[in-house]
Amino acid sequence: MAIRTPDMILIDVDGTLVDSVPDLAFCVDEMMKQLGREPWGETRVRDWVGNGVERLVRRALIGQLDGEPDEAEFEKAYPVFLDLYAENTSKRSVLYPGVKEGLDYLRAAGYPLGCVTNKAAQFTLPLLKDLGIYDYFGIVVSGDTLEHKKPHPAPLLHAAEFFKVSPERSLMVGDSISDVKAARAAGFQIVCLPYGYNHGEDIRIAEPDLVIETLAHLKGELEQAA
Ligand SMILES: O=C(O)COP(=O)(O)O
Ligand SMILES: [Mg+2]
Repeated sequence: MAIRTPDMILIDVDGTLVDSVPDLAFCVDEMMKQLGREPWGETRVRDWVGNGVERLVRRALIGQLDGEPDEAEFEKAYPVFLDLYAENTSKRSVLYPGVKEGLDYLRAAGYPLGCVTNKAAQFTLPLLKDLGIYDYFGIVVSGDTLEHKKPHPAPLLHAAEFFKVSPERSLMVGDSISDVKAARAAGFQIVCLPYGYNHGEDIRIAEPDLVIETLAHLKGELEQAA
């Protein structure tokens, strides 16, 4: 399936631009150890990423995606995680193959670019800066910038308003069901990368408009777009 030429493109962070799970898993496991509990390891933690760090900590405490931990345990654990992640935001995180090339193409082709993530701003900005991609984006909407985060459409609509581009002329690029739902609710087109974090499920199940192998593959699709 093809896409229509957009006037603006928003890109997700975790699982799309950045493989951030090595740092997130390190911090979850250190937190678990400090609480006197067993670490989970990267494979388990990978399926819990995508709804912000608070949700990640809650999931780690109960060892599953859905449900709530004991509130007192969460109150103890959360600040431990925040301190750890502040120290380990980008130590082990890397850009996925094709990201730099894709961003260079999109910038050179003149697309206004924004970043929309569920990661809290205190981590998003240092991560983007440390990995050398902060300057590509005209706006960064983090998980705590607005009242709502993805899958709510508000962060996408906020960025569209910032760029003065209508949602129908806008494209979201992401890796998870939250990106697809937010894009659909906002009236954006949605392209997904298959290598990211979608709670262990193939993103094709969510039926995005298009799945591309790497961000660099967006070039060919945009050049063919109507
Ligand atoms: O869950 C997070 O912290 C961020 O996830 P996202 O960048 O894929 O929105
Ligand atoms: Mg993501």
